[in-house]
Amino acid sequence: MTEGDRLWLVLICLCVVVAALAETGAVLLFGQLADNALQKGSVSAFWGPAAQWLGMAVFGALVGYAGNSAAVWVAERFVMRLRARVFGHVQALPPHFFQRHRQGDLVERLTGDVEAIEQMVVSGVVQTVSALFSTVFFFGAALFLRWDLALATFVLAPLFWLAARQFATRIKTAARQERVADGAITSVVEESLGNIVLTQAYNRQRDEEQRLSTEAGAWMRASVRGNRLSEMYEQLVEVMETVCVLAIIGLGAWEISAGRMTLGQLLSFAAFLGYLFPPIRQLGQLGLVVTAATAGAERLLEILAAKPAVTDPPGAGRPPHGIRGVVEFDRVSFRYPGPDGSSDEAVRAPGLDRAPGPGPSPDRAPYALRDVSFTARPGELILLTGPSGAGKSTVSKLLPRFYDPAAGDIRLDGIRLDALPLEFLRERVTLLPQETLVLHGTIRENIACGRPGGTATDDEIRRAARDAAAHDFIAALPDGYATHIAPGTAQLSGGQLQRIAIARALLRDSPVLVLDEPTAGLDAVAARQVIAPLRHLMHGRTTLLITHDLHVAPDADRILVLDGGRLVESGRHAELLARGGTYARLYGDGAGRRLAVP
Ligand SMILES: Nc1ncnc2c1ncn2[C@@H]1O[C@H](COP(=O)(O)OP(=O)(O)OP(=O)(O)O)[C@@H](O)[C@H]1O
Repeated sequence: MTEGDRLWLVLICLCVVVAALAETGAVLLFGQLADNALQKGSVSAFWGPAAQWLGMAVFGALVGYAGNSAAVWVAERFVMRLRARVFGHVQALPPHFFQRHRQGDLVERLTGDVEAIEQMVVSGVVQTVSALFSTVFFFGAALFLRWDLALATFVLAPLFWLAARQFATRIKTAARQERVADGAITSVVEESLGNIVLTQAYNRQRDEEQRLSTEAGAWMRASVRGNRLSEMYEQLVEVMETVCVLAIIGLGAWEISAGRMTLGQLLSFAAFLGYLFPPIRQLGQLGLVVTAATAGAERLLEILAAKPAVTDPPGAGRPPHGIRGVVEFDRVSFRYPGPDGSSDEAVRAPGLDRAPGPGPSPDRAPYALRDVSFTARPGELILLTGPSGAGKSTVSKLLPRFYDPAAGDIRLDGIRLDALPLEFLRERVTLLPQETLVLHGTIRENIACGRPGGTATDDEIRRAARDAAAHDFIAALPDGYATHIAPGTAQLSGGQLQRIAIARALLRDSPVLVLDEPTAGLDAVAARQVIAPLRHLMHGRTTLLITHDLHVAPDADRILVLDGGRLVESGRHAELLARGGTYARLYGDGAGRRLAVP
């Protein structure tokens, strides 16, 4: 909370206090009016207190309006910042976090759960302060009028608190279940829409409906339970209020008959009670709103508790100029964080676990890389291949520092990656990931985002698209570079999207390039269309090409073969073929020969 926020809160409290005081004054005037004008039947005695009452009411209304408006503004701003903070945190979380959390549930946490908190903050802050002061003032005024009657009434007050307490835990459980079910429903809908082709092709419509209906059933049960509990609480409070009012009227009637109280006093007193109940009820209900919001807050806190796998080095000095792009893997071992999200400390804090010891450990994920060492120099094309699950993509995740190795070092121009500012490193290492990443926007924007800060000119964008062999098909589109594309867009083929991604990478102009299966899922012709511009992209850079498609292998300066996380072979194409090992087997298995058809 900033200094400015605190000032605003003080101002809001001041407004709320003044508004509550004005209301208290108005009720006291009501008693005077009843005794002087109503009981005596005097119209002339009416105008004075009536004008004062009206003045007080208008003043209270204006101050109350100002206070409430300011409070809503402060509260909404708080919620906006909260959402931005959680969203910002999510952006820095490692890839496995997103694989282990259903996307729909994360969406729900950032929307529905934030909304629950919003309700609490917006109504909570103003209402609590207002209810608190109103209770104090009204009770003070009631004490002033008749302290004995006021105390008699307040003996019953703890009953309200007791009732709220009784209900809070159960309502919280129901609220949490509802929030979880909300997340599950969003997930099912999102997954189902994303897989619509699979659903229709395999006639899975009914299974999908069943999945939704199961989650919707859980949501309905939780929602009905929550609402039933709230309603029960409301009704109970109403009955308790009636008991209080009846008790006061009974006591009042007795006091008036004994001549110890005027009718005006009794009316004022009853009015105070009428005014007193809503804030007391609000205070009780606030507990319930807070309870519901806590369920949302806990879910947000779960996200905030997830730690980024890597952080910027503390006090990193000025990054060096002119990175050439020498990449060194020095006895690198790595394993992904365990299934419960519990991370190898070494994964978070690089350099702690210097002893490799990559032996199997029953409660941790197996090592995805073990003792891998190699060096790649500028101008070199290094091809990384191996059977599925060998650890190839893992290498591509370590270079831009999505994770740090558990043991060993990765260096860029001799500097450990964890000693370089993250943003600086990622500007120097361009990753073309396995899945083609498309942003919601025009083709121009999709290419332009390759350049940090989006500073690319139209000419540069076109040149990059030309070099990526994408210009011709883009120009042929009715809207050309202004064509809107989005994730899952059907307008462009896989190969065309891949070439847009290559244009984006070209624009980045970084010394190190990591290409993860750039031709996956493409036929030989489309693959060639992608590879040709890639050669252009590779020129003069350090290029790590991860692929099963071995038809570029003869051009590679070196081929690294991974198997079971270990580097089992390294050398040129002809050398490795002659050796007759894993590489020769992979090449002979057909991938290389099939795709090498000229
Ligand atoms: N997020 C993850 N969490 C846990 N284990 C993972 C994760 N990603 C990959 N792995 C495991 O790490 C090992 C290496 O995976 P990697 O994706 O690097 O293999 P790959 O050689 O690229 O395979 P492919 O050729 O099939 O893409 C595999 O055993 C895989 O199951």
